Amino acid sequence: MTGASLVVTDLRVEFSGFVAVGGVSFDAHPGEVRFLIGPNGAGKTTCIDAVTGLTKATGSARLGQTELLGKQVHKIVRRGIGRTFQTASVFDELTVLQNLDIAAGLHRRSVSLLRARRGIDPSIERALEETGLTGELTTPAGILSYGQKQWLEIAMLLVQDAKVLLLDEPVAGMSQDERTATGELLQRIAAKRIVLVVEHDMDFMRRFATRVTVLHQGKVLSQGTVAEVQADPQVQEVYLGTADAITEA
Ligand SMILES: Nc1ncnc2c1ncn2[C@@H]1O[C@H](COP(=O)(O)OP(=O)(O)OP(=O)(O)O)[C@@H](O)[C@H]1O
Repeated sequence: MTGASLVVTDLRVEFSGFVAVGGVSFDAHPGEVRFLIGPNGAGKTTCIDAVTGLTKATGSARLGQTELLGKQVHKIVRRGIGRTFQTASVFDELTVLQNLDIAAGLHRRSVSLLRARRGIDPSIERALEETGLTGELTTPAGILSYGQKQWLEIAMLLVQDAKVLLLDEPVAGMSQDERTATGELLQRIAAKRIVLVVEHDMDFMRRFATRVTVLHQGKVLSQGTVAEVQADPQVQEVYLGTADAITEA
């Protein structure tokens, strides 16, 4: 395992006196597919919003030696922290390649962007291969399948050389095959990067998580391997009676 880890310590977020995240700590290392799960309103997205600078927070979120809290959103992006949202945010009317070119442009000057347009940038080629989108280069993003749109978003983060990928419900709305392909993609990506997945889909979590943090009402309820959190009576209690019961086969 190489590279810096993401270490979140005592993270707190309040909205007009309402404590959405009340002292959450967890870490994520390159080489693992880390999951953040919990019932609706548990504070999962707010944690990601805080780490990416979209929401004010106290505590600490460090990537290696660098404190992220308090930095502006674009500076956090430049540090290599990338995220996706619950709804894919690609340019529907542009092709897959055009979307990736725009993503790559974030880190390049206009001259090198012009040069890159004469051929496909190697970073884009690698991202296309990694996400299985090589055959869709000229396809308008708007007509991609739901799964392919999510993969395009991930490819855009890879092109930007994100070292940390924070993915908010990446498999919501996907077919079973797309879920499996996405899980395998995340495992490949995680070999060299930090991948943190916020997810409701328990089956997906069980298949692909290396470690899990369970949030409930803004606090950490349980942390550990899939087997450890599944065996935790507190976790079972929170999920008991829901369609997503954590111990379901
Ligand atoms: N901007 C905001 N202003 C006020 N309250 C907010 C805001 N954003 C989130 N909240 C509240 O904070 C709590 C945590 O929300 P959050 O979206 O982080 O939960 P979540 O675990 O991601 O839930 P879900 O799985 O439903 O997306 C919820 O009670 C939510 O209503």
